[in-house]
Amino acid sequence: MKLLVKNIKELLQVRETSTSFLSGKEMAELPTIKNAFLVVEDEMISNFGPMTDCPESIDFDQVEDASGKIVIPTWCDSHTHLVYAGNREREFVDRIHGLTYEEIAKKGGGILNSAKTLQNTSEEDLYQQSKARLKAVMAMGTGAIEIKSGYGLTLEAELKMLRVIKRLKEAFPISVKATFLGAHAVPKNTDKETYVKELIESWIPKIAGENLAEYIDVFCETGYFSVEDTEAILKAGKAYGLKAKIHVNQFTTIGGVAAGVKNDALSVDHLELLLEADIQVLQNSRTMPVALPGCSYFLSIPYTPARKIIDTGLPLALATDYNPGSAPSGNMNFVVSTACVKMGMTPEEAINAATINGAYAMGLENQLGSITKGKFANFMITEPVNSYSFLPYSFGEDHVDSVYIKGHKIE
Ligand SMILES: N=CN[C@@H](CCC(=O)O)C(=O)O
Ligand SMILES: [Zn+2]
Repeated sequence: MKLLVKNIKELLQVRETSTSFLSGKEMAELPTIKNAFLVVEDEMISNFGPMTDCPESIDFDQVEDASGKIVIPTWCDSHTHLVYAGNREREFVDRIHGLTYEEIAKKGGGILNSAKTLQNTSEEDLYQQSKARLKAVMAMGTGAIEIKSGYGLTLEAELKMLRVIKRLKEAFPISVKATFLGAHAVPKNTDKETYVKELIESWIPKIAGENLAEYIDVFCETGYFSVEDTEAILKAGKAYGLKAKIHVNQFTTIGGVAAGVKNDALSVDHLELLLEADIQVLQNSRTMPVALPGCSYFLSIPYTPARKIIDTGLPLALATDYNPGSAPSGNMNFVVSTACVKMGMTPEEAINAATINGAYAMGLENQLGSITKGKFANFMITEPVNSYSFLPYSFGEDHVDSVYIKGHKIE
């Protein structure tokens, strides 16, 4: 199948050669071509350039006219908990009445509440609920997604979640990466040391053995898992080929960033709090800091200090954290906009963070995240807009007209 998209008002994130990720000042540059064309052959980007070099339409099976519209690589959402059962709007109302996220969790709400619901939900029902969410985020421009387990908290329920992620991966054309997050919370009436031992000795070998995850995650946080627990779990995961992507510095700074970097984490995520020492360990590492502004927005907690991160020369990725407790939205357009409005990122930085850097944060930088020959043809065409800055400017709206995954328009 040969597809030509022509008369594109502006083609964004055009990179001749593939870059792994962008750091510091590089993030301010978003290469584009005005009045451009894009060619897709057999699921891949095979050519692009200015309209003056556009090939003849007659040579193509399908031709799209993108006059007045912008073309962007699809969003790469590198941190989600999209597979979950039910919702937690009661806790949302409790927070409005004054309870904190931590207080709700202490009362048995929070992650344990979602785990209870998920344990009592059939695999088929969980799949249907998750499938609807995945379809919805794809329609908003997400073309690659990482999904975590961690609402099971029994081996059986964790396996159920991971099998649902596997089914989504098989049923949908977008790239889906699975992360095992058994260490999301300590289950009720369980001693933490016993639980961590079980994760290490039994669950990790089983999950890796069945090829149900590529990454391993730990909620490294006061009241959840310590740095010592985190390191032990990451080392066990590594022995089974699971690379680390971890939750750190959401509410307290206990040394999770250093633990992640020390254990070659692909990403350290949240970072609503960030110490000078954390910035220092991230320098000269290959670990991607990931900000989750939807969570800061929803829980009214600090935003990840993006300016500090970028201005010290580090890279930054943006993701949704889509989950029922702290970020019940998988809308990457909102995330990009909020990063501009609340974190002082420029549209160029935010788009880079949500495309190429997001792709890196899930090991997809060679396949996705930029308009580069040989990458998958995952892109979205906007509605007619004046400029790409209009996208984050018009917060709460998305101006995605159509989404193409591997060159095919999704319905
Ligand atoms: N912080 C840990 N996990 C999720 C929220 C979990 C929940 O509240 O259900 C997060 O990334 O924010
Ligand atoms: Zn999360």
